[in-house]
Amino acid sequence: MKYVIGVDLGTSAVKILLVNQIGEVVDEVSKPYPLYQEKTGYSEQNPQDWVDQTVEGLSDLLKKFTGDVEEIEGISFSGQMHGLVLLDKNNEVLRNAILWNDTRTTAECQQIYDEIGEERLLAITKNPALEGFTLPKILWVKKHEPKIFAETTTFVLPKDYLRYRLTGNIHMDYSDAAGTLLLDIREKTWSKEMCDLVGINAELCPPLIEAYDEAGTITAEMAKATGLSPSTRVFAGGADNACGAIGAGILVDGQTLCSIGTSGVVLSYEGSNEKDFQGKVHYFNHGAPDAYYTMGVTLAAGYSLSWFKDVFASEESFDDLLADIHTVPVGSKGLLFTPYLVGERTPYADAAIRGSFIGMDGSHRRKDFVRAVLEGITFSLNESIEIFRKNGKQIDTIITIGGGAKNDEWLQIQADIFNAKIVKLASEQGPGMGAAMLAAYGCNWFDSLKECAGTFLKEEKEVVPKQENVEKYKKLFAVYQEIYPQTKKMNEQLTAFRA
Ligand SMILES: Nc1ncnc2c1ncn2[C@@H]1O[C@H](COP(=O)(O)OP(=O)(O)O)[C@@H](O)[C@H]1O
Ligand SMILES: O=C(CO)[C@@H](O)[C@H](O)COP(=O)(O)O
Repeated sequence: MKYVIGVDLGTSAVKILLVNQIGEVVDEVSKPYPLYQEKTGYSEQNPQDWVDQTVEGLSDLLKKFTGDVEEIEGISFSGQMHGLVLLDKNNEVLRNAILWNDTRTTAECQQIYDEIGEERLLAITKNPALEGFTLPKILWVKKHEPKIFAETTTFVLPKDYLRYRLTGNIHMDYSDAAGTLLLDIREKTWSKEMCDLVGINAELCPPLIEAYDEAGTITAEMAKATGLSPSTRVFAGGADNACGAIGAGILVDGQTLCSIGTSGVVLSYEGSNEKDFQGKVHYFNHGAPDAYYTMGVTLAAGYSLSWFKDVFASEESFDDLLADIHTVPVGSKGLLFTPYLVGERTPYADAAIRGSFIGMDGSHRRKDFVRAVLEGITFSLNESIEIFRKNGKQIDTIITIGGGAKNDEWLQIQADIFNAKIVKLASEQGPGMGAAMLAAYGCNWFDSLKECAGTFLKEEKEVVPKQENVEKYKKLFAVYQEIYPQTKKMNEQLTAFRA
């Protein structure tokens, strides 16, 4: 039997899948790492933690592997997007990575609009300037940490750094480069115009390759540390959302994905780069050949639930915390939650907004709060679905992946709020599976990713909306949508009191 490995470098943990030639997940390992939130709006990780935990995870996996290590033919990656990793002339990391959910760069986003103009920015990058994207972070370091910036010779994204440490070669793939705000999305080249206008040396940008291109083999040192063979072929891999789409089979027009990881996204396949959503949703290059995708992003989706668990139930598992939410009625007995714990992206690009519980009552118990959190996250994702529907997309089936797909009641909540059939796949690890598929396709096991999806991906269950719940949620969603405009000003006033 032949195998490939998919490594998903997520925000909460690295998840590693060993997948055989018929797409069965033979083994999986997950290794967590910390998130550093030194101040409000800050979110960083240490790139060395990613490397250490991946090496440990691979080593655990390989120790249990009973086959011949040469049978593991390829490995590829899926990575949390946008995170800035700065490297010096020796490719040493210069500071902690500034992550996708770090919102310190509001002034730099304004600088980009001032220097480039919104129209030109959208024409080149097809995206607005958002705090989470990479370019504003580069400009922040240039302004606030000039010594570090002066030492920088290249920048990469999280999974690119991990791949560099495994192979010794530096690259960035198009699907991840699309989230930097420096890529000309149509031409698939670094935009010299963008670099020049904001005063960034274009030579900082690394060489570009396709997500399924070969990027080298495992170095002797890493082969020894992990147990992998030095002849294992390493493929570039892609942005976690592009990989999530591949791993969920979102490979033709009309297909929609919901992914609830630390962030939450609603993503739609696009066969062309010519549509115009006026920057209301992100528009990025796919990991599949000649394809694109659009998506709306909830910054704190799974993060809202893990925040609640950390604060109020740190000793319990997610399964225990969610055990009795089916006993709470739709609407959590009049309790609404908005998941703006770290600001928001879609539909409100607002770094200052924060979350709320509205409608607390003396009769509410902890389980009511838990259900309200799940409903609030799902309402937020429904805002993205509304944007797509208003732009003419027909969404009647949604493939759902990520940690949020593990709970059956949450699947029903998704079906009822989205008013669509929810499909759960055999593995909810879409990004890791997408990375494994990129390696399988790169190794020429299949002629196309679509053919690979036909063999690798299996539906586990379908959940259909319950009409009675759909009607209740429609009314509650209208109330939910009033919370943002009504709490915006209050949150701006509270900014001064945040640590
Ligand atoms: N058993 C579970 N039931 C419901 N949600 C869960 C469960 N386990 C994890 N989650 C949610 O999934 C999130 C992690 O999802 P994951 O896809 O692994 O994220 P990431 O790729 O960002 O690291 C957690 O923040 C949590 O909210
Ligand atoms: O910023 C985005 C997409 O634009 C996030 O979706 C990140 O890519 C992080 O993903 P997860 O860790 O939640 O999977």
